[in-house]
Amino acid sequence: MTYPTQPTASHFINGAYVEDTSGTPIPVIYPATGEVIATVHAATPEIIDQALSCACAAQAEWAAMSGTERGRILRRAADIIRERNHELSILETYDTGKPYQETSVADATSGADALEYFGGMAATLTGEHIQLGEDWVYTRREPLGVCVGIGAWNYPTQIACWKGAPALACGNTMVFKPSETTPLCALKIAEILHEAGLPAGVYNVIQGMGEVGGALVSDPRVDKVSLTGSVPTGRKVYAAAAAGIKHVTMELGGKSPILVFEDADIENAVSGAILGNFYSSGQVCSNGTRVFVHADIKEAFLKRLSERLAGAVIGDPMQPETSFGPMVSQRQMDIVLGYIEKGKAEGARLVYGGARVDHEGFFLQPTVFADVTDDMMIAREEIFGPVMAVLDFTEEADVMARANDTEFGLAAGVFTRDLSRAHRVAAGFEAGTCYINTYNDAPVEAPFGGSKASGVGRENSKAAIAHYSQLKSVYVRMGDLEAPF
Ligand SMILES: NC(=O)c1ccc[n+]([C@@H]2O[C@H](COP(=O)([O-])OP(=O)(O)OC[C@H]3O[C@@H](n4cnc5c(N)ncnc54)[C@H](O)[C@@H]3O)[C@@H](O)[C@H]2O)c1
Ligand SMILES: O=CCc1c[nH]cn1
Repeated sequence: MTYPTQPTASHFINGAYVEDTSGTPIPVIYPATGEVIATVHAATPEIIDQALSCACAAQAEWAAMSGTERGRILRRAADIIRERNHELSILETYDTGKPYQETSVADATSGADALEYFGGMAATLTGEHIQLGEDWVYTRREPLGVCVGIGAWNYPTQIACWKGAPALACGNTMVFKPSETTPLCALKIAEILHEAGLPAGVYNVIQGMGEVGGALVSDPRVDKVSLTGSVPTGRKVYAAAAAGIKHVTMELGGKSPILVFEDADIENAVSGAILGNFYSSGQVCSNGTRVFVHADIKEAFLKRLSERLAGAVIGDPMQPETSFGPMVSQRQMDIVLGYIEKGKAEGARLVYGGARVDHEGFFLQPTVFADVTDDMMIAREEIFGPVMAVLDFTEEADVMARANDTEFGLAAGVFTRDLSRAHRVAAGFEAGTCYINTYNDAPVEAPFGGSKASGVGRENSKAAIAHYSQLKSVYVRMGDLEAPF
């Protein structure tokens, strides 16, 4: 079968596709079949230099445009993305294996939301006036300069837009490096931005593995680095950025808790646990993979969860009825299978799934372990796959301490009908993104990001502006200036 997925070229630089086949070939594999559907080439040092030079050259003129003009271009790109949602969603499905049922509502649309939101905000970015007697200070909100975005493979379109939209709204330029596992979608975003009127060089995409990311992060022309990736990569990128005193946003991994109290609506709690463990086949950073269920309702919860999981439609991601797709790669599938074996060996009770699906491609069953204890590896490490660990509890104070006993702090959720308890628990969570009687919503209007090892900074919302701009204070004296001598 021939797939309509081979991009015009590997990179998009200075408003045009650019190829350099001397870079290492990167095969793009469709996770549902294991077939190679495209090949791109990693950026060579010359390509990296070209992308950064163009981003540098374009920045001053882009920043000099009014916010209204910049915003209009971003909003036009959002409109084009929405018009092309179908084809962009198909491409996202080819890139990641996620079912079209998901990609058609959660990926290009989420990217369009970001471009629309920050496009609308661009004209509102102002400083302030601070009166000091008859003297005064005013502040200017200025761009940082050249930003580097580095993406993970689970949300290639969304990540390209969540980083690009606020960066560009603030007057920065960007060089974006998608994950080598899902290199296709970001190229389309660059193409659409330019079709919408973006000046050449403002948003560039180059391909490559960690070395290309590393070269971008340590380049002195770069002012800001925004990474979405794992904690180990985050440590390296943060350290390299620190050496150059660069601004950072770190959107990293998690092992988030969901607490289900005895008074919870079980149907809603099961929905939350499904959304927080099996959406995108479990490959969502904020997933609530430690589900603490009150001992009084644990068996009822597990029974209903198993019944609901039996309704998952696993198979061809392009079919509209498919609700559960493959893992992104053979490698990720093998990592997750390793954790499933570890869970069995550690003595957790396998309640559902636990094996590969008999299908071509990288399919795993949605998997649930019960009777998991805090010390088990499946309760401590980020698996990044469809493996839910159910743990028991009886006391609120005890479960809060256990929920927070992790290096991660990305997200956390609570299901209860007692609203005082819900807000007390949310306040006590050591996590950046918390949910009450829901899970994994990520609207552009709300700040998204982690605390502790899960990250630095916030994406989306007004909060992102602070991470893509800097304030300059200008002191103004109205009268004569006295000096001691
Ligand atoms: N917090 C969030 O918003 C968020 C969102 C999605 C995914 N994630 C996390 O991402 C991880 C899964 O994605 P992944 O496997 O692609 O992550 P990863 O850390 O392996 O790679 C992320 C990106 O970093 C690049 N990279 C690797 N080494 C680098 C280096 N030394 N310097 C610069 N760049 C380098 C990779 O090429 C890739 O583009 C999970 O931990 C998940 O939780 C977090
Ligand atoms: O993968 C992390 C980002 C995210 C969370 N929900 C939707 N996208």
